[in-house]
Amino acid sequence: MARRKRGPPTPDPTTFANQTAFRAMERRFKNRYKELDLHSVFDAASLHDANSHGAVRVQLGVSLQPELKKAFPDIMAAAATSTADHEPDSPAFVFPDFPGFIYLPSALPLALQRHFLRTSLADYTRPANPSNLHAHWVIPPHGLWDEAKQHRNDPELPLVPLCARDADPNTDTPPVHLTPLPAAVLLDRLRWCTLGYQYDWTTKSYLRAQSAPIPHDLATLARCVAIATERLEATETENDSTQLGTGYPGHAYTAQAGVLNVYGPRDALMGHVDKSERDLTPPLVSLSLGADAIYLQGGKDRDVRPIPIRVRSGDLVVMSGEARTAFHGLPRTLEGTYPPGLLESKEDDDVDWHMCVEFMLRRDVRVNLNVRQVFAE
Ligand SMILES: O=C(O)CCC(=O)C(=O)O
Ligand SMILES: [Fe+2]
Repeated sequence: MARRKRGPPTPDPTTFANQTAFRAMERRFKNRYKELDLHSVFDAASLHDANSHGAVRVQLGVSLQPELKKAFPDIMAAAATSTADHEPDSPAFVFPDFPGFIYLPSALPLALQRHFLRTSLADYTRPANPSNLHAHWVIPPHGLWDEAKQHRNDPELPLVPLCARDADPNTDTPPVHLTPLPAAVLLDRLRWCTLGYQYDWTTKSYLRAQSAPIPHDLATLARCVAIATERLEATETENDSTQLGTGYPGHAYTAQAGVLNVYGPRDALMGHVDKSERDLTPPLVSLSLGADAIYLQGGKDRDVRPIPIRVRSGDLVVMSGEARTAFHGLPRTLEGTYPPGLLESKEDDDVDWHMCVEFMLRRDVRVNLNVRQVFAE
């Protein structure tokens, strides 16, 4: 888990003489006063010498697409008939200087991306899963999404004003009615939700006793990815000195905790390490949806110069081995970059999907789902 920081960068008048390589790159991509230079950014859709960062193209030990077809037969059947979709198994990449880090661009077809977008927003945001909004707002028991849906279906319904919580939860003072807001407006301020085992910020550990079950579809996806990345084969170079693949038995992978992150155009997640999970042998699996972003994969400390990667909707990142405790962050979301066809679907009577499209069009967001196994089984 990582502390989340949002908002636009503030110009800093100092020289930054002693800044670390990670911080320097973060600052470079956060800077909105200079034109964004994507030249050195690893971009699977446009690879050239200047941006390759020593990437090695690899083949998955077990093909991902058949695993996804077994796990999500109906959705994948729809994907196969969609003209806007990708062909099976795009290449995956590893980076010899960053062992254990695996990048799978274009891994999920649009139909599965749509499924996870819809499910994330409509289901994972339900009240049992804490969010950044729960700390400050009184959320109705049925959740903000359903509250907004009821109102969307019947605009004549009186708005239930949502109220800011009292600043001090230890007093008996009722919530202060400072800024009553309709649910749809508050939903636009959603920044993260935590799933499964909850994290205690004070002790920096997971609470075994406090867990909502991790959503089944998300756990299934993570297991498919764990199975596909357990072993990898280099397709271009002989690379037998480095262990390729996570080395973790994919069939044993049990998703136990996760985070749904929602980034608006000006949101960033600063460099951090996720190492609170009790067992760090299972890989961490992370899915990008919606807008593109610059993802920085760093090393064991901030002095290691990170690789900037343009992550797109449907891409997967896997962190295992040394990369499981490596610095990473997202200094920049790229506006206006939804893939063509993402928000198009024939599900005319699916209100949740329509709300999802409206949400995505209103905010221009990137959604990230990441999954961890916390304890050894
Ligand atoms: O948004 C992402 O791609 C990664 C998010 C992340 O690193 C985290 O939630 O710990
Ligand atoms: Fe993280």
